[in-house]
Amino acid sequence: MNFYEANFDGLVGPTHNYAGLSVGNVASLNNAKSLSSPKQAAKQGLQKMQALSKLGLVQGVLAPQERPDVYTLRRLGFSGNDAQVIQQAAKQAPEVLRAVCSASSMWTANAATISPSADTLDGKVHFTPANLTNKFHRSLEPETTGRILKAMFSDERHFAHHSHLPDNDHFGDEGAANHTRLCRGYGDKGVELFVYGRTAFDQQQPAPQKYPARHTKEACEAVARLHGLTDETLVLMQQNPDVIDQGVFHNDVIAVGNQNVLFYHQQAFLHTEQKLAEIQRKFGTHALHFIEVKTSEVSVEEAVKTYLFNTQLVTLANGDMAIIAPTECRDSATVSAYLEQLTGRGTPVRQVHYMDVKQSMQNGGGPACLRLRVALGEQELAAVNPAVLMNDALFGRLNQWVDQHYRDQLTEADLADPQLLIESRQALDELTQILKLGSVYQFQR
Ligand SMILES: NCCC[C@H](NC(=O)CCC(=O)O)C(=O)O
Repeated sequence: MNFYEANFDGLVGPTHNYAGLSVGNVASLNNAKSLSSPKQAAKQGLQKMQALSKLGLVQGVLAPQERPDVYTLRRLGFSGNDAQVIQQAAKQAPEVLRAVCSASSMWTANAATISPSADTLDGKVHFTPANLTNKFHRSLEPETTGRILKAMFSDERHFAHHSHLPDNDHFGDEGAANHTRLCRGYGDKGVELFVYGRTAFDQQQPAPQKYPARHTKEACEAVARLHGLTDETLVLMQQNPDVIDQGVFHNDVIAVGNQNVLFYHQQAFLHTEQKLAEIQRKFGTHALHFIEVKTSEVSVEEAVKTYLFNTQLVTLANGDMAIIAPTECRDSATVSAYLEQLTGRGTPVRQVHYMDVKQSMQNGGGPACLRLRVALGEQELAAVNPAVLMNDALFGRLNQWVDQHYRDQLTEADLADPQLLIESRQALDELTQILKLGSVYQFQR
């Protein structure tokens, strides 16, 4: 049987904007209130999906969410019809309106944690949407995420869906941005690395001082339990709190893994040596490549600026691995030189492809943030809703859909325009037909 690792990228929603919502995420704060282009953002994302599909990879699309989230505004006491709710919020609580307008569901690495069937006790692919409790604007995502995932992976013979963890900082869960799977072939039992920023029930454990640790050890343990992972398929690691304080708000800003390669910065983890030994032991005797980037080669600051580690590490049909990097890496002399020499070092990493995802990068989301990985066997892939899988026809159709519905530019003032909600709902209603998702949005129910 053939096995694949499919990437499901978040389609950028019509309200993509820069609101400076993510304390601890340097790019989000630096670009707060800049002019955004939802149309360009969505098209950059589609280009990346198409490019990966052309490289021979299985590529899917994850639909965006309904924004502004007027249901949350109503829960917060704004009333009247939708237009009145939005206008009251714009006047009385502009910061709340900005948060409920965020198109942050585009970063689907944070949508959920997935364990492939080779790793789980019941032999099903397990999905747990991330609760994203640490950021208000992101905590609005998990319910709809769960509905969309169920509409894409509906076959209960293959797919098991869990509710997101309790909505509290003790179980703060950021999904696959803090989860990496190492394996031989995608269909072999793997080792799943869960990376956390702090231990919620033990304040004595190390934790960052300046910026929040969004993800807790307790959340990692809960997801591993839900997915039926045994101790032999699981490694829990703590992110180095010092790098969180330098803007590494998710582990995928400082490390990325694929099959038998773990590519990470020297300062990424706590107790690195001991943890790498545990990974090797659980991985078995098969060759495992730990590619460590030293601080002297690339500083943490440069890694955060260029997103060297927020790259996708993918396996091509001939077995070579390619790094899918943002153009910011090419524009840095240090990082591009590093990547150039890396491909000639005799590791499985042999190619680098640069992609322009600047609209997303300016909010702190690189190529890896934009995708959710799901390793699937042939039969499981055949059970995925085929309408969400990328091909030339879908690429053309979605570009046309973006052209028809998206604005070229969006400013903070535009978020108060009730017409934006009407436009977004029209766009999403049509999208659910294109992607054959059924009624996943609240306005359709
Ligand atoms: N994995 C990348 C996630 C980036 C995301 N940025 C944001 O939500 C910024 C939104 C804004 O500031 O408008 C975050 O920090 O969770």
